[in-house]
Amino acid sequence: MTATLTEAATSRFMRISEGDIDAQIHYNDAGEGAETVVMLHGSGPGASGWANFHRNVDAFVAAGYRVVLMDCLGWSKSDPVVCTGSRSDLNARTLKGLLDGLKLDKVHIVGNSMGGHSAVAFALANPARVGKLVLMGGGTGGPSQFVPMPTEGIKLLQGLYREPTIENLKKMMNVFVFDASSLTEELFQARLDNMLARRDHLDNFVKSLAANPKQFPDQGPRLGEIPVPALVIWGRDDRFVPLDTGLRLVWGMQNAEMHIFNRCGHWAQWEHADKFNRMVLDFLAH
Ligand SMILES: O=C(O)/C=C/C(=O)/C=C/C=C(\O)C(=O)O
Repeated sequence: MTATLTEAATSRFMRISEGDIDAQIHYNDAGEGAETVVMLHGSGPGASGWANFHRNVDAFVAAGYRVVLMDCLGWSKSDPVVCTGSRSDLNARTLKGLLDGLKLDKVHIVGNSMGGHSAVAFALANPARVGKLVLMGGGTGGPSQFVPMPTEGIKLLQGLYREPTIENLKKMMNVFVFDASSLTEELFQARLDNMLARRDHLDNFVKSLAANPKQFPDQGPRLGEIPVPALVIWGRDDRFVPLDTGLRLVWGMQNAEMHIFNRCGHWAQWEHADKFNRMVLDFLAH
């Protein structure tokens, strides 16, 4: 599908006040459907809703959904934050503030990596406000049964936060996706520009990790409280958040199913965008 929407045309800001949060949030808002899909990005340096989901927004809008991409506190054009507690809960509270401001009572949530952790935290805190959940490469922190933690990808991600250079960015992105030849110089440059535009976000992430290395706690013991239909999507070759985390989600939630992409790393919605879009739209519609 040819992309028609642009980041600039869908860019919005909102001041939110939610519990201990009083901050300006950036988000992208596209489409006018009766049902809304919120997409939550991952925690890499330079990530944003648009960077994570630019291959998906058009398909969802064309299918009749309103799509809201929230940039979490500490990323992109949203306000800075040092997070000393659960970042999953912080993002969930931020999302509640944004949805209240937009007067959206109930939404579907698509979460990538940290976005998946945050979607689960939101569903636990606000059960009546979630329609369906789609979780890719995330949903809970906690140990893997098979892979040493932190994983090689997460170590590279943290190294990039500490030393934000093009060399470290390429090292991280090379294990981020299955087929590194799909990454263009243009994509590397856009990501580097995003990162370096907000050095405060990079410094704050490092400070947050020093204050609390477990930014994404294990939500495993509470997964059984989530009754809504959930589609868990993983890359077989994910070197950031291992596949068995996805299996834990399927075992834990009441109504979850899983799809595993062959030849896919940590970015299923980008690496297999067309099939991802068709599969998620079908899941949301039935
Ligand atoms: O540590 C975790 O469990 C989560 C890691 C991430 O959220 C990594 C995400 C990276 C991206 O999605 C990105 O676009 O950089």
